[in-house]
Amino acid sequence: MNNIVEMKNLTKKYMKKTALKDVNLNIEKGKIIGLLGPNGSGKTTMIKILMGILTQSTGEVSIAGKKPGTETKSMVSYLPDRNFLYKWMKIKDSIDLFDDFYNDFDREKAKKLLEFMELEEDMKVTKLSKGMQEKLNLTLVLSRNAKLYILDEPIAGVDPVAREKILDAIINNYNEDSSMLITTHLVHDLERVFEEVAFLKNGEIVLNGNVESLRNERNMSVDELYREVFK
Ligand SMILES: Nc1ncnc2c1ncn2[C@@H]1O[C@H](COP(=O)(O)OP(=O)(O)OP(=O)(O)O)[C@@H](O)[C@H]1O
Repeated sequence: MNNIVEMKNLTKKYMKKTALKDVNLNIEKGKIIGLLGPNGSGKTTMIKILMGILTQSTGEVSIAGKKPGTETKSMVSYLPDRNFLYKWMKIKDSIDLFDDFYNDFDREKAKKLLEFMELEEDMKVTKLSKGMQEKLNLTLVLSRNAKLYILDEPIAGVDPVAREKILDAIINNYNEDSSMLITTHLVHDLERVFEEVAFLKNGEIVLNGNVESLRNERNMSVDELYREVFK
């Protein structure tokens, strides 16, 4: 199967509010897609449906051919937009936690990523700066051999140097047998990572396509395109 994620006429309503409306979106194996949209456009709702935390109102969604649920949870590696580690932990404890919890966790990969990120196993999680925390979170998430990686605002609040390091880690450690969905408001910074983008506006996909073709067709960067669509 070529698509890891398939969404067909996906709609989600919270009471009267329609958060996702008739979304048709596929993510092919080996692709990194940027899910872009302003506050309240429906990004978190889509992620929660993919994670099996929320159920859609109508339409269909599958991950590697399966409906989101117990089976797909083990295939999805998720980076939340806030820190999720316990205060008492050292970096090595967080590695142990992930290793215990996920069968697909690759300790060797985690070790290499820590080195790349210039993080040491004995550092306490609470003593890490925001950028270092983000690097650790990303190390944990990328060290799993998942089918789908979901990164929610991976570089928010991180300085430009750390940002570049994080982006390099994403590109270099990306597994071609999987797909990756990244949400961000920092379109300009993440542009080089995306192969595809989907623009979400008021719950609807208003633009979706290959970044290279979009750039050539419209003669502008994704960032410029984003500003034009959402101005
Ligand atoms: N539990 C809920 N009950 C009612 N409305 C909700 C609920 N969760 C989200 N919404 C609404 O659904 C819409 C989409 O919200 P969502 O959180 O998916 O947007 P988002 O794109 O992730 O925003 P942000 O960038 O601010 O995180 C918004 O209008 C929001 O107010």
